[in-house]
Amino acid sequence: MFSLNDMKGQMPTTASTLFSAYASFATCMMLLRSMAKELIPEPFRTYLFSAINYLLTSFFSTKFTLIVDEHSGMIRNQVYDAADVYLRTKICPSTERLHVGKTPRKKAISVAMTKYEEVADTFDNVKLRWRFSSESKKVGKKNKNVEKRFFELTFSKRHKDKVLNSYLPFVLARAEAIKDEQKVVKLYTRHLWPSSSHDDDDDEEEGNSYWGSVKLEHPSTFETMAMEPELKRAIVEDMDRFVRRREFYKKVGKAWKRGYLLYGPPGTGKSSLIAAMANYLKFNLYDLELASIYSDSHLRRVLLSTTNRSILVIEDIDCCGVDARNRAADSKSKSDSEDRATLSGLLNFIDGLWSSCGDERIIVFTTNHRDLLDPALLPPGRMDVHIHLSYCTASGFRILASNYLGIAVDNRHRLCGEIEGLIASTEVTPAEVAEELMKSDDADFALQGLVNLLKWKNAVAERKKLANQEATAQETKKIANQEATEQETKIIANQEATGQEMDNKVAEVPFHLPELHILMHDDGLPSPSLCFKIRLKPS
Ligand SMILES: Nc1ncnc2c1ncn2[C@@H]1O[C@H](COP(=O)(O)OP(=O)(O)OP(=O)(O)O)[C@@H](O)[C@H]1O
Repeated sequence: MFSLNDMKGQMPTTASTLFSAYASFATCMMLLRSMAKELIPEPFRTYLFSAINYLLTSFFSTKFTLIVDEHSGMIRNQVYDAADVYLRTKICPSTERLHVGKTPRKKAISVAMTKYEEVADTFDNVKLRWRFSSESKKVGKKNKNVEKRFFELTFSKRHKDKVLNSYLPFVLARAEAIKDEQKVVKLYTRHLWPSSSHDDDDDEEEGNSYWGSVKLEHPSTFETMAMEPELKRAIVEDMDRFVRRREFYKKVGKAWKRGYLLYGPPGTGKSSLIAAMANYLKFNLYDLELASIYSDSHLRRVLLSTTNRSILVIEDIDCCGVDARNRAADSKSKSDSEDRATLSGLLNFIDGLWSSCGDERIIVFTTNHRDLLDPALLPPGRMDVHIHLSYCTASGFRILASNYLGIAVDNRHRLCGEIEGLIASTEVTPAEVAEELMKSDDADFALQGLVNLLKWKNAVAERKKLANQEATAQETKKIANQEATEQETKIIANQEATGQEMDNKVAEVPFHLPELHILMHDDGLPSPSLCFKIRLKPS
């Protein structure tokens, strides 16, 4: 047992021993250091010291740090995105600096962590510390500065398994739930650097352009869509089946994606239906203009930088700059495919890489002319569902009348019957009907305007039909006349040819033949059958 008195006696001795031990250790280290400096070449020495440093710190440290990069290769890192969403809810009053922002279309002010800012969290009695950081590095031939953003997650070494197996999955799930709660659907489009709109922290970088996002504020829903109720129901059921079939897709070894081809005349609601789908599923929209993509590899990079649970939209596929008809030419002309994105590049991507590296993806193509598309686009597996959006029907009108004028189906306006009758025989798009209904809040006035429009359209269509009929009749007459003229010309040509032939058939009649008779008609003309030349040959 120790007593304080014992210690009192020993203290100076222990302190001096410790001091002399430290002094000799320090001298040794200095000696070793100067020897190393003399004997070991510089690059090797730096490597050696950093290795020793690493061994000492990892041996004595009780902390463990995970680095969560923004990108995993070329794809966005889901853990990073989840942490970004999750940590916004964890920012505490002690935080000293924050990024705040608001764009005109955003309702609320958004906050985000600034560089080197830290956020503390606790999970199942494990204390964790998140730190946001970034470093810039130069890439490409032009040495462009690219900002590499990442989170550092630090915690006690002994909780490594718990953090990896329980905490991070919890963060991922929580972020999904937060996103669903916030119900913000975003519309992403390609922006060129530099862009003033690059203030949204969800923007994603990609080469000389990036996906810039705004909140999708398209009010279209399945309730507001003027479509046949059966068609609506079929689309909603198809999407519901798709999103709940994660396990099914895994089981059958198919990529979890679905393709929709929307086709129909302009103004029939193709874009509105896409917005309704995004609002229903709460999926972000990526609006891709293929004409802005300069090669297949660029297309691949752009598509890889889209996220899961999203809808990729390519509108007017028949006239968007890709060769939608001539697939064979794609492979033949390499220089072509280097200059711009090709249809085959897009299809290969849908079938291959993009399918296998993304989950819950929907791709929507729209076209006004389905017949102009390469048949390769159409088989199931590529475009699973073809949706025809056509002219307004009576049931479509009822939905629009309810949306725009508040006319309930069971409390019909006196003009509704007439309108429905006219609509059945008129090619009028929902867009045209909607525009007419928007002209006034007064139902009488707006519906009368629609009646007038439908009557006018009918009259124009009737006139066009008559003009067409007339044109067809004239064309038929012209063709008949042409045929008759051709026939006549042919007959004359034939007759001439026959005359020529006869010309050549010289009848050599002996001059002395007394039996030669020339048949005469009543009119005194010789019979045409005898109209050949008679050359009299002296016998
Ligand atoms: N089926 C519909 N239901 C409700 N509103 C519609 C419908 N179709 C068109 N509209 C209205 O008309 C406007 C234009 O329609 P939209 O852009 O969706 O048509 P589109 O078929 O995509 O046309 P385009 O081929 O020219 O892109 C919409 O903003 C919407 O107000």
